[in-house]
Amino acid sequence: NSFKSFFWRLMDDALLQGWVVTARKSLLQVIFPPELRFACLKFFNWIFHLFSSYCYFDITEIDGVNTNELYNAVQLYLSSSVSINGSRLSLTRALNSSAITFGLSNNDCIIDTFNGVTVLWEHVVTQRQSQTFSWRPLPEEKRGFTLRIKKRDKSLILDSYLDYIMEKAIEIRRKNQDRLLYTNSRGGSLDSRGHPWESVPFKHPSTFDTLAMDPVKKQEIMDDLKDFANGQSFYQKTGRAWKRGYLLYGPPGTGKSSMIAAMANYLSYDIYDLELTEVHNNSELRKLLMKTSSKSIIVIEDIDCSINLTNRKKITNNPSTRNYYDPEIRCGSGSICGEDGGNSITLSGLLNFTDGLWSCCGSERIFVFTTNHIEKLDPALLRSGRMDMHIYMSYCSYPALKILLKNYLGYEESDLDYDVLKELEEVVDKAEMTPADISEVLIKIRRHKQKAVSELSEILKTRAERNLKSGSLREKNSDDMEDEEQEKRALESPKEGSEFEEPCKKEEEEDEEKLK
Ligand SMILES: Nc1ncnc2c1ncn2[C@@H]1O[C@H](COP(=O)(O)OP(=O)(O)OP(=O)(O)O)[C@@H](O)[C@H]1O
Ligand SMILES: [Mg+2]
Repeated sequence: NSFKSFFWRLMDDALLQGWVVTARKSLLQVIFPPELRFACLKFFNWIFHLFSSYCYFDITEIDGVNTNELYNAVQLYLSSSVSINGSRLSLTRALNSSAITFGLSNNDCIIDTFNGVTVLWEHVVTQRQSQTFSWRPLPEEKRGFTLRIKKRDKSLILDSYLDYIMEKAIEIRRKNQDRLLYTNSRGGSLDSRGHPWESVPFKHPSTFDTLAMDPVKKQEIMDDLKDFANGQSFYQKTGRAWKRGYLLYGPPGTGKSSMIAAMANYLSYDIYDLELTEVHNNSELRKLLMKTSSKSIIVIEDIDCSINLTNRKKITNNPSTRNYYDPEIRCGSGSICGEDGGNSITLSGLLNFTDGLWSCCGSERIFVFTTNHIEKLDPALLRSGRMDMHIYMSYCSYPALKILLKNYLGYEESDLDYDVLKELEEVVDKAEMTPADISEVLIKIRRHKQKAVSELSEILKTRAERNLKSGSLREKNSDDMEDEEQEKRALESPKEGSEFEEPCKKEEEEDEEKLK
C-alpha cells in the first residue's frame, strides 16, 4: 500500500510539474511574445556592442552561393601560425600538393599580431538549420571565421591586414603546390583550354646547397634572386618592369641547367622551358609570353643554337659600321625583318620578348638564357640591361670540389687528410674537369669512399698532366705557326709604296674628283 501511494504521489508531482512548466511557458509567451523577445535580444546586443571596446567581422565560407575567397585565404594564412601555437589542429592536403596544411579546429581560437596590433580569430562551425533551395548543394556545416579587433584598430586592420592576409595566402598556396614545368613542344597548337603550354610537375632535386660552385659567387646569385623577388616597390619606384635576365654560359656539364632548377626551387617559381625551334614566328612568341604566369622563370637553353644567327658575322666583322639602330642588326639575321614577312622567329622578336613592351604583361618574371658559346651571341643580346647578370659556369674549382665530396660521399673538409686535400687543390684547376665529369667518378665508387677519393685524385692528376702537355704542345705549335706566318707575310707583302697601295690611292683620287 505504501508503495502504491508513493507511486501515485510521484505521478501527481510529475503531472503537476509538467502543468507548471507548460503554464509558465504560456504565461511567458503571453507576457513576452517572440517579437518582443527578439527585440530584447537585439537591444541587449546593441547595448553590449556600444559599451564593448571590440568589433567583430564575420567571414563565412560561402557568401550566398559563391565561395568566399577571403575565407580560404584566412584559413591558409592562419595555418602558418596555427601549426606552432595550436594544440588541436585540423590537417588537410590539397590536390596537386605534396604539403600538409594545418588549420584551426572547430570553434577554436587563435591570437595573431599585425603591426603591433593583437587580433583574435575564431573558427565558428554550426549546423546548417534547414536546407534552403539552392542550385548547388550546400555543406551541412556552416563554417566561418570571426575576427575580433579593438575598435580603435579598425581602420589599420581594414586598410592593410586583409590585403596582407590575401598576399600571404597566395604565397603559401604557391609554396604548398607542386611547381610546374611548362613546355611548348606541341608547336603552336593550343590545348582544349586555349593554352599553348603543356605542363608536368616539376620535381628537380637541384638546390643551391647541392650546386657545386664558388660559394661567394653562389651567395651573390642567391642575394640577387632574393632582392628581385622582394623588390616590387623598388621596381615600381624606379619605373622598371619587374623582371630580370640571367645569362648562364660555360662548357657542357658545368651545371647551367642544374642552376636553373636550383633557382626555381629557391624562389618556388614555375619554369617555362621555351623551345625556340618550335616557334614559327614572332607573333607566336608573343602569344606564348602572354600565356606565362607571374613568378616564373622563362628559360631558353642553348640560345646560340636556337636562333639563326648566320648573318651576324657580316655585321660583327665590320665593327665600325655596327649600330644597334641599324634595322639589320635589330633583326639579328638580315633575312628576318623584311623578306620573310614575319614567317620566322627573329632576334628582334626575341629582344621584344625579353624587354619590349610585351615583356611586362604579368610581372615578377625571370628570363634565363644558356649557352656553351657566348662568343657566338649577338651583341644586342649581351648589352647591359638586357641580361642583367652574366654568370660563368666554370670547370670544377677547389671550393666546388669540396661541395661535391660532401654531397656524394658525405665528406666534410675536416674528414679528409690535409695531404689529400692539398693534392686535390693543386690539380683540380689544372685538370679542367666539369662537375658533371667529377660527379660521374664519385657516383661509380661512392660505396668505397676512400677509394673514390684516391681514384678521383689519380684521374685529376692524369688530366692535369695531359692538359699541361697539350698546352705546351699548343703553345709550341702556335709559336711555329706564327713564325711561319711571319715568314709568309714577309715574302708576300709588297714593298713600301708598291703597286698594292697605288690602285687604292688612284681610286681615292678618282672618287674625290667625282665628288667635286
Ligand atoms: N655545378 C654543379 N653542381 C652539381 N652538380 C653538377 C654541376 N654541374 C653539373 N652537375 C651534374 O652534372 C649533370 C649535368 O649538369 P647540367 O645539365 O646542369 O649541365 P649543363 O651545364 O646544363 O650542360 P649543357 O651545357 O650540356 O646543357 C647534372 O645532372 C648534375 O648532376
Ligand atoms: Mg643544360
